Amino acid sequence: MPKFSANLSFLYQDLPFLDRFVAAAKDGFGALEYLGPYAEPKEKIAEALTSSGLKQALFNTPSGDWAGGERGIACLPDRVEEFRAGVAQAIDYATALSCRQLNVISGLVPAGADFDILEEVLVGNLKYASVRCADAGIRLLIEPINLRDIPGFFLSRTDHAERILDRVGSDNLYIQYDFYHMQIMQGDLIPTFARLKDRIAHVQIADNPGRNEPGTGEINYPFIFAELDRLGYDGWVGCEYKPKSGTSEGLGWMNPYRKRA
Ligand SMILES: O=C(O)[C@@H](O)C(=O)CO
Ligand SMILES: [Mg+2]
Repeated sequence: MPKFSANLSFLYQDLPFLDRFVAAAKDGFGALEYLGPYAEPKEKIAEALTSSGLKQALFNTPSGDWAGGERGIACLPDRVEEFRAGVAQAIDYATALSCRQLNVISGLVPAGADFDILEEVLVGNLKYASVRCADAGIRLLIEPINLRDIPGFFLSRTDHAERILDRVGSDNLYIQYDFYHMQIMQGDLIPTFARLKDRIAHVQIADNPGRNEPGTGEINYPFIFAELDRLGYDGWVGCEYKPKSGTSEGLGWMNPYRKRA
C-alpha cells in the first residue's frame, strides 16, 4: 500500500504554514514535506511536527532567492560557498526534525554559461554534500524538473540524473522521481521507474496537464500505485499537486489506499 506524504508547499495553502501540519494528519497523511523550513526556527517546526504525529519525509537544501526567480544554486560557479553553508543549515534542520532525506535543486542555466562547467560545479557540490549527509545519516537526492514549468532548469531528464550520480560516485546520492515532471519530459513512466528503482529514494505525484490531483488528467495513478507496490517501492509518495478546489475536498482519490481500521 502506498504511503502518502503531504507537500505543504502545495497543499493546504489556505492555512498558515504551521497549521498545515495538523490538517495533513487529520486527512490521513503519514508524513509531510515542503520546499524548505528555513523561514521558521527549527524548534517551532519540531513542535508542530510532534503535535501532528507525522514524519518529516524530506525537504530541499536552501535554493537561493526563490521569490526572486532562482531555482536552486547547486550548479552555479559563483555560489559554491553559499551552497555548502546551506548544506550545513539543512542538516541542522533535518537532524532536529528526524528527517532522513534532503533534496537538492540544481539551478537555472545562466545565459551564455558553459554547460560542462555547471555540471562540474554540481558534481563537486554533490560530492561534498553526499559525504556531509552520510555522516549525519541522511540521504541526498537530486530531482529532474520539466522545462515547460521551469525553462532553463539544469537537470530535466533521468539519463542526465544517472550521469550525475555516476560522476559523483557516492552510494548516498539518489534520484527524486517526480511522475508529473517525467510525464512531461519523457513519458514511459513505469519502465523508467522500474529500471532506476534502486537509485530512486523518493517519488512525487501530480496529474498532467494542470499539476492537479491524481485522477484529473492523463496519468493512470491507480496503475502506478499498484506498480510501485509490485516493484517493492517502500518510500513515501509525495503529494505535490495544486488542489483544484480545496485540499481536503479533493482527497477522494486517496480513499482506496487508506488503511482500514
Ligand atoms: O517538483 C518540484 O517543483 C519540487 O519537487 C521542488 O522541490 C522544486 O521545484
Ligand atoms: Mg517535485
